[in-house]
Amino acid sequence: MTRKINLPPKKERHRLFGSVEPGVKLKPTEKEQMPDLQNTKKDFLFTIDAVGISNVKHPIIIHSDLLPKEQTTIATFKMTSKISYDSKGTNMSRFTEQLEQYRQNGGFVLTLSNLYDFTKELAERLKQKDASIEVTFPWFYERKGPSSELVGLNHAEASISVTYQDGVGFTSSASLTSAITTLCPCSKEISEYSAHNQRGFVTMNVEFTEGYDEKTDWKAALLEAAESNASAMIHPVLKRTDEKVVTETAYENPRFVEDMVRLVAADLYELDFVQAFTVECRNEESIHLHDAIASLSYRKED
Ligand SMILES: Nc1nc2c(ncn2[C@@H]2O[C@H](COP(=O)(O)OP(=O)(O)OP(=O)(O)O)[C@@H](O)[C@H]2O)c(=O)[nH]1
Repeated sequence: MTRKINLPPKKERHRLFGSVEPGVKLKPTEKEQMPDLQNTKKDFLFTIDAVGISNVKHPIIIHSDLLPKEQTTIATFKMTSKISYDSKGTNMSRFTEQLEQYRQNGGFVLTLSNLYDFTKELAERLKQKDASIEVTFPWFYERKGPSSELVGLNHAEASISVTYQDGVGFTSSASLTSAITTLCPCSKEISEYSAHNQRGFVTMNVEFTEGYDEKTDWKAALLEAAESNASAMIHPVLKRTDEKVVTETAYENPRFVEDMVRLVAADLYELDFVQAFTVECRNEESIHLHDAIASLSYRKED
């Protein structure tokens, strides 16, 4: 039998569990009368390269060359600036204060030009000479089965970073991690039948050329670089007719991790808006407990 409970009012319940009445409060409650430790000026020995906030979850609006052309997704923000040796601390509330202003002003639309505005404005708001922002988010795109053409949503992990420096200007870079299928060339070569294959992850970091105007969607271009060089692409919906195509395509296009980073590098080399890049491939090996990895970097001549 369940026990009948004589429930006291909520305030009494809180007291029962340890809440006490407020104590005597002597410190100021007016902002103007509160000490402002952060803005203390003294010799604090070292200049700090980056101080700010990270792991801020916030909705953003993104545009894409692939369907859906516009989407709202949840991003993770990191926002920082330098502070000089003679400043005690930054004004942390101003980072999220600015983010909220962008949200209220039609939403945070993730374009390079918006990020340029945001970082410059942030530096001014913080009364610092620089500011940096890094926005990481899952980007969704439609993917059709190769035979049935049935559509589903895939996603890749995307990230974009901008730094503003007073008197210098902006630097910007982006990265994308795309999942792919790789089929082992060695396994195919030596085995009477079949070949082991696995899910691989290609991560591309690119530095944009000066003047890149986002007419080319960097996300779609990087995704194409990873997927078009893989043994096969990853699909959300596959019927039997599709599965046959994907399996045979993988067998016809065997790839080591080394092959992947070199082939993707060749595509990034051909992209006009990319000044420098790194490519990494990590295969979650299906015949091992460990992963196979490879990476390379390249900077184009100006
Ligand atoms: N600088 C600094 N602030 C911190 C840190 N951790 C938390 N904070 C918080 O940052 C908040 C204060 O933000 P500020 O922007 O300096 O607040 P404020 O001085 O009232 O705001 P302004 O009027 O814009 O100058 C407080 O809630 C602090 O507790 C830290 O490690 N460093």
